[in-house]
Amino acid sequence: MAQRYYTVSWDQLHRDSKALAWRLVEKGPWRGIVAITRGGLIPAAIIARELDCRMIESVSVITYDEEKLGKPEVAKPPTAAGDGEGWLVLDDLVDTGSTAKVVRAMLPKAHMATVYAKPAGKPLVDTFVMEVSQDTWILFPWDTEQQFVPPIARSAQPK
Ligand SMILES: O=P(O)(O)OC[C@H]1O[C@H](OP(=O)(O)OP(=O)(O)O)[C@H](O)[C@@H]1O
Ligand code: HPA
Ligand SMILES: [Mg+2]
Repeated sequence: MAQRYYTVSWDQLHRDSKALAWRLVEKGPWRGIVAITRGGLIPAAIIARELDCRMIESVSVITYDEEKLGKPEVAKPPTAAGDGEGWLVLDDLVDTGSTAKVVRAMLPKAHMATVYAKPAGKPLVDTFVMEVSQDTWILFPWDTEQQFVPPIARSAQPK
């Protein structure tokens, strides 16, 4: 289990994805976007809108079962992006870098970008917006829901 959690709301994800789009627009033009599903699909939709890009390809890599890291499995390779030249690869985050490594091997000339990055995976991406510590688990809005929490006074440890 992670040491701490960092909750990202839909609003924040939209804002951070737009911040990534501002960085990427300067580095284009792009032939198209390759979204790493599933987590990369939502930032990819937001960024595709901002970059006015309608050529969207996907690659599916399964690396985690909830918070448990496994061996990356390519469930669907990209078919339209060649060696990646001129293509932008997008994911929600890079953590250990295992997913990014597998995708880089398939699309060696692509530009890889994520919204969030942890220190171990940071060297594997070309552009990102926000760094969080390695022991932080990012809680994305599609993985969470709002719920009641008891008042602090009831859950605090007695002195
Ligand atoms: O840098 P890494 O340690 O490889 O971790 C990052 C990857 O893990 C998550 O995907 P996940 O395997 O959970 O699949 P999903 O996107 O379909 O939920 C996340 O969306 C990234 O793709
Ligand atoms: O911090 C994370 N949050 C959500 N999914 C993830 N997959 C790898 N690391 C993370
Ligand atoms: Mg993913």
